Amino acid sequence: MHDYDLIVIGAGSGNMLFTDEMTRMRTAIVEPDRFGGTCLNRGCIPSKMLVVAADAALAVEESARLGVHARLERVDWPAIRARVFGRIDPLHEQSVAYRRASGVDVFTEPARFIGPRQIQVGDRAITGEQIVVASGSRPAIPAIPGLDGVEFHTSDTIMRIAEVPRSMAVIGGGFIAAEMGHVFAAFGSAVSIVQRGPRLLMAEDEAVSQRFTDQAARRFDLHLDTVVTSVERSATGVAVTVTGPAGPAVLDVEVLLVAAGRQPNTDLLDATAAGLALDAHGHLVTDETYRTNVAGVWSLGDATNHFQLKHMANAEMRVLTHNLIHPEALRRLPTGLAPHAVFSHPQIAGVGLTEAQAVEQGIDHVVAVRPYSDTAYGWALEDTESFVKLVADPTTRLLLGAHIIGPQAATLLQPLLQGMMLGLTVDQLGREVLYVHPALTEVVEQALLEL
Ligand SMILES: Cc1cc2nc3c(=O)[nH]c(=O)nc-3n(C[C@H](O)[C@H](O)[C@H](O)COP(=O)(O)OP(=O)(O)OC[C@H]3O[C@@H](n4cnc5c(N)ncnc54)[C@H](O)[C@@H]3O)c2cc1C
Ligand SMILES: NC(=O)c1ccc[n+]([C@@H]2O[C@H](COP(=O)([O-])OP(=O)(O)OC[C@H]3O[C@@H](n4cnc5c(N)ncnc54)[C@H](O)[C@@H]3O)[C@@H](O)[C@H]2O)c1
Repeated sequence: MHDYDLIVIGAGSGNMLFTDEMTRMRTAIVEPDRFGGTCLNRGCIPSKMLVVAADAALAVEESARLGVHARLERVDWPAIRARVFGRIDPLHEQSVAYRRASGVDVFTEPARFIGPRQIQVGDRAITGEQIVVASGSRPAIPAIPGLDGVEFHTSDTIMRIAEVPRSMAVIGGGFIAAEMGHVFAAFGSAVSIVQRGPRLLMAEDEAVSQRFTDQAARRFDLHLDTVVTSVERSATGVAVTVTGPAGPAVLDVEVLLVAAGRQPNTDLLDATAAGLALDAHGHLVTDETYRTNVAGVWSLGDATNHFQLKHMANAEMRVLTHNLIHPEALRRLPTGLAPHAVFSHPQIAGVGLTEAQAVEQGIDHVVAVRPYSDTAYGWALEDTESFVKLVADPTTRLLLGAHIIGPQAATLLQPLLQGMMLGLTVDQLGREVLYVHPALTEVVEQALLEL
């Protein structure tokens, strides 16, 4: 007899697994940190709350092109920070109290496996009929000489910083560099970004990545094809020595932000003690129903997938909730499509194949690119740089990929994503659907009609 019917390790997306159907089950959740996990406490939510404030600050500067002349008077960082975390921080205690009240045992020390369905939590060894590993991921820290001797930030800490620094260097050119670079530049920091590749956001369609990089070069001190060779303390804060096409250089900044990807927390779990299979990056290997190779052990979210996106973790959580209670009728996620959005300035959103991937994979395809400036709302915005790019199969007329850079990109992606997930052709999406005039969605309609 196991101690519990269900043990969940990690109270990020894992905390949402419990349903009314489980009230008769003996359940426990293990979370040594704050309930809500990365997304709520140090990820999606605080970062987007900051991005909205940054967008507002930038809009003041950018409104001159519309004939509105305004000046940014002051950015009240303590007030912005208090607004964000004043809303988020109380939720931890409330969530713990709610779980306990609903009959779930809450353990507040880290879990580690000591057997296939057995974990050690503090001085207790407990067993579960079923165990879900939802232990997420943490910032990966690259091996850079001197890094352990200086004070540096990751996304875990940068959003709670005491004041907006005069200068900041970011190592990495991905999601976090794009979003946090935007936030701190909008609030007045001089931001340098050091990216080892030739463009920022290299995983995007090349045209999107290039356009973003061109725009970023006007806001940031951009170091492309550049590596950080060492860091050391300086009178300013941190001296970051880099080597790039122009030779070596030193960026002397107040604050260093390391944003070089994330690694799953499975190494802290002693997953091998349970016999759990890990892939080369340390993600737990599961099948499409989120079963691991060990009977009764499941996994979801950043611990197991490479998407590292909250809506994917949420979707997996919904499937897994069903599978835990209905082992006789296991569900899978309905599609392999994983949309994403980067909430920078400009915004980016994408799903499916890039043009380069279609070429590499030898997939017959057609491409349409439509600038925002071809639409009435694009005129209103005085936009000259944003666009929608679609990749489609010329035979089936189905969309293979959609890539957008510009205002409201994440929202504009949604009708395309819906079409892809529901198996609609570009003709159905473009010709059989009405688009409100003169909304920005007309750029989506026009791109579809071009295919
Ligand atoms: C700055 C930032 C911004 C982001 N913005 C977005 C966004 O806009 N949109 C989006 O889709 N995604 C975004 N993400 C990604 C998103 O936050 C993650 O994909 C998501 O939080 C993953 O959820 P999870 O439940 O798998 O893991 P987590 O939310 O990380 O939860 C895992 C939990 O497990 C706990 N844990 C770890 N080890 C143990 C252990 N040994 N025992 C018990 N518990 C343990 C952790 O303390 C944590 O609370 C962002 C991430 C970051 C860092
Ligand atoms: N809007 C969103 O959905 C959102 C926002 C922020 C973060 N996230 C999630 O969090 C993850 C982490 O974000 P991120 O920006 O840290 O990672 P990322 O994977 O987006 O980008 C990592 C960057 O670090 C660089 N890099 C990797 N190793 C390096 C090294 N050793 N030295 C120098 N540079 C190195 C890479 O070239 C890349 O530019 C993202 O992959 C994403 O899944 C999502």
